[in-house]
Amino acid sequence: MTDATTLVILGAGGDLTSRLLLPALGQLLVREPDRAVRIIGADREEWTDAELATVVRTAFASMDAEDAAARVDVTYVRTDITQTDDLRALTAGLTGRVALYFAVPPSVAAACISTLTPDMLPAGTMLVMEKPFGTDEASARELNRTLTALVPESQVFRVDHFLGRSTTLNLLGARFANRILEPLWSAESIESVDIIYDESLALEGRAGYYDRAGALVDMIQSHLLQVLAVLAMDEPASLDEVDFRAATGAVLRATAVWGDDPAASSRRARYTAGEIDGTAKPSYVDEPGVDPDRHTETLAETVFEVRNARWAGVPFRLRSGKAIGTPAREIVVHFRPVRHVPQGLTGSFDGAILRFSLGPDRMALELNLNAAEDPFELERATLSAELGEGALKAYAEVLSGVLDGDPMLAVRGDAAEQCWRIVAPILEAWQRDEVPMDEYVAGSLGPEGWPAYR
Ligand SMILES: O=P(O)(O)OC[C@H]1O[C@@H](O)[C@H](O)[C@@H](O)[C@@H]1O
Repeated sequence: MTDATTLVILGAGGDLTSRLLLPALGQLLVREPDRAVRIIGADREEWTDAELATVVRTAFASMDAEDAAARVDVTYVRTDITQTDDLRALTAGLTGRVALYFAVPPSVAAACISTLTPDMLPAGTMLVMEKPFGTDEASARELNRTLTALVPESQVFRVDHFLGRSTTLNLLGARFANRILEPLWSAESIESVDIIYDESLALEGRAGYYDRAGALVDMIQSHLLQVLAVLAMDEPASLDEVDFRAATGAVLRATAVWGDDPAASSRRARYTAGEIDGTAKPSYVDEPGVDPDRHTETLAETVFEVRNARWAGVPFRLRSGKAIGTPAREIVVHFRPVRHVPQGLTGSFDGAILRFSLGPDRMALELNLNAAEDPFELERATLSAELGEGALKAYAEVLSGVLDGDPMLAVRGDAAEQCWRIVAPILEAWQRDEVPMDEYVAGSLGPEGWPAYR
């Protein structure tokens, strides 16, 4: 057994804890039988240790991890995490490796961190923050200031589970361990890149959060920009937190809206009533809890440029939408066509396309190859590999870093600020109504007239 990490879950009674955090922990403990974890749950309910233990067991069972639940010591402490005395009582006596996981809404997390003082936190305590991290660049900076007044940056974990996705991590090996890819990985050979994460899921009862966020902030500002950073980064000297995060951070610093023209480089749309997988969906504006005056988009598309010598001139299209039928979830790298083809060859000369499916992992390379019939006639052929699901789900991968005290897969403070800086011109243009709010039928591929991706 390794030394136990104490995971203090602030918001232990909440949805995030039972739906994401505990199942991820269960999966991790099954994969790593030697890992030792102690849970201290904190929330406002009057629960007993046994009641929290039941929540843990149920969540673990959803990952076939019932046996692992027996290895976890569970304690519950009734706590108002915005009150100094309660926080003192909760943190008194904590020793060893401690992670404080904020599984609470951002406003409660902010109230808690401004109530905490360094003397309440044992040396080495990690603070684990969920998205959304702030609401704009200035608020993210302020949050960073408060957090790093409590612990050093290397102990702050800003969770973005897309960094733990096996597809994102597979980009590293694919790029840096294959001489046929990395030397071509620049504007010299690559024409454009699409990072698409459409979902058939609609609102799923999350209006309280989603109606204020929208697709741009919910997915592009956070997850898809992180994927872009991994795809576009220079080779880091190592995959430790310093080198890896310096490399991804440098990409984000160089990223801006294409042509500095947010109105021309973004689209937004909202779904109307339709049907997904045989189930009727109401219009977004008729979903319970939605404020129709908010103009929240459920599909966003943006084009960015990474302004450095490697990438200048290559459009990176990022798109994410809800209630999309047969949704695409992939990274698509479009290579340039060759400059010249010898006379005598006919058929397809389009540039190669490399696709990374975002779970289950699959890589596919479309090339121009000889047609079986005629050796001088080229047609498209696809070489593909199924890469499976990855050993750990994305959340479990990220959590494993937290429990090890390794922030490599956590978003660094300045990167979180950059992500807000990058999308700000688009949010402002949308606020000024410079971009129309298009509509698409729930269950369709998106608004008519938008480019097709498949
Ligand atoms: O498909 P995954 O891994 O659940 O990630 C997508 C989800 O990521 C979350 O962060 C978003 O808030 C959700 O709206 C989205 O559905």
